[in-house]
Amino acid sequence: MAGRVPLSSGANQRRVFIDLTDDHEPTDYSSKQLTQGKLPFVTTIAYRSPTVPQKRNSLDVSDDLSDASSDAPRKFPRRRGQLPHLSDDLSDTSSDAPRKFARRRRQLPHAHPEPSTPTPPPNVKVSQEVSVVIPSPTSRQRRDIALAKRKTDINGMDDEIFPTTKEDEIIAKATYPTARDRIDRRSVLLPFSPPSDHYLTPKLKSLLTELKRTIVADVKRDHLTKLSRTLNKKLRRIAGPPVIADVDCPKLLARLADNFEFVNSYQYRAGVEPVPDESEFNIGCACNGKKNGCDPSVCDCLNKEEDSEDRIVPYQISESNPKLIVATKDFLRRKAIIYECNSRCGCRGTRCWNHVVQKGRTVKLEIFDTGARGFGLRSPDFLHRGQFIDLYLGEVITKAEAEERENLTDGAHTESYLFSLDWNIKDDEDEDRNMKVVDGRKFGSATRFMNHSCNPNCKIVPVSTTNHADEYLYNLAFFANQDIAPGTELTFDYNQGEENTTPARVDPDAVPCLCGEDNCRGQLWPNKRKSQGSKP
Ligand SMILES: C[S@@+](CC[C@H](N)C(=O)[O-])C[C@H]1O[C@@H](n2cnc3c(N)ncnc32)[C@H](O)[C@@H]1O
Repeated sequence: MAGRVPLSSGANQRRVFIDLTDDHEPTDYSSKQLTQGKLPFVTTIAYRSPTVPQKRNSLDVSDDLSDASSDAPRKFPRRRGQLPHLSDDLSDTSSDAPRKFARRRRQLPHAHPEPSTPTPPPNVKVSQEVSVVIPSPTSRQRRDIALAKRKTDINGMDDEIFPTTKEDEIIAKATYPTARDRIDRRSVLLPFSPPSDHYLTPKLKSLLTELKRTIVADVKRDHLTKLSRTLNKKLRRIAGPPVIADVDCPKLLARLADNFEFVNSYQYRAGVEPVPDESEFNIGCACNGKKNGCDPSVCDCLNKEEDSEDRIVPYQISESNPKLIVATKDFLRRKAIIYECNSRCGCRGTRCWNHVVQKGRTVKLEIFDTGARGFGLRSPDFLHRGQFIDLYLGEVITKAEAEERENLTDGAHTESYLFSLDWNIKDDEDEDRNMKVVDGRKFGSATRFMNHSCNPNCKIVPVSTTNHADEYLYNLAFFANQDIAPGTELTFDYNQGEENTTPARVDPDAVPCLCGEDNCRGQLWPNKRKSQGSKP
């Protein structure tokens, strides 16, 4: 900063012009004197317009000022918007001087208004007029000035607009605070509490209670409706006559609707590869296919008696319903497998009486809640003795896999849905290598809900239907062991085919049997074994 002084104009009155724009050489007023206010008197301060050329030599200024007191033409005509030295205006002693000054200020919107008209100290005799020109602030200085002004304003008038100094810091830095730790909004509990009883009239209280009851009932009903809808959708996927679930309890409904799928055929899992139906190993009988199908006395599909060439005939026309082919009374007492005729047989076609199981289920079924024994199965239809009911289906897995799955539920008395295909198993080695197991836990048919009884009304029979090629892979078919009235629970013996199933003493670790029959053995399986065999 430099000051430029003086230009005297007469004995009683001196005019001083101070230029702080760095454009001139310093003179006898030092910047210190200026900043310390040691000048005799300062009348005006104005910012220089940015349009003023950065460099002007001292001669120009003095000329300009000296011109002000005379009418001599200006050497340098002013540019548009250029700041005139205010001394020009002040030196103008004519009567319209204030008007001219006002005009100048309007032309200079950036001029700082306050310092331009300081009041002279009262005791100082005006002997000098001083003009000060200082450089226009840079944009950075302008921002600093604005900030400084704001800070003072925080306690004053602009408090509403700039309420905190933090805000100013943000503006100055042009940054925002870094994000705080993320909050999982789902875990934030809403600060909601029901209105206190204290404020409620008895009438309002009872209204609220009623409303709550209605809402709870509605929610429950909605939930039930959804569960039933899901379950019914699953049930509708079952082929054949309807299978329904007569279950109201939401908990039980959820158990039925979740984690279980109804299937219409075996689901083969790793390590189990069925022989294709088209395989050359899949053979049939050489019957001629007379009007009613195979001749039972010669059909090669039928098993022979152990001690003769006589065929074991599994089916006959029902005595109580001539339209129905049923398993014979004699066959149901036997331990035997059924080989039904298939597409490779000479009889060629379903007119043959030896097509029963492969035609599928013909009876309606109903899953219901038995209470202590969990779900059970019944039919709303009358079932004739020997009538085929349904297949036991599920995932077909290896013995090793079955053992792993069984171990997972070991210790807990959870339900077991494992069924061994052990009809043709010769010894332990054969069992380890070839035996398959059907697991109906996650995928299955309605028969996976059939409970055990020590006095059962159904029997499970191994049946080879359309494919005789794989002796280790066959169907598990349930037949009515007697005439069964509609709505009677369908049961079978989980230890069917086992010797000495009546224990001398009930194993305390075994799953207790709750069949309630007079001949109840007290336990479902001998200890540790949780799967059914399929030997009739
Ligand atoms: C194949 S499931 C039968 C359906 C089963 N009740 C359910 O709710 O899914 C076999 C399981 O039913 C139960 N169960 C079957 N018969 C039973 C009986 N007579 N006494 C006690 N529990 C029985 C046992 O828990 C057994 O592991």
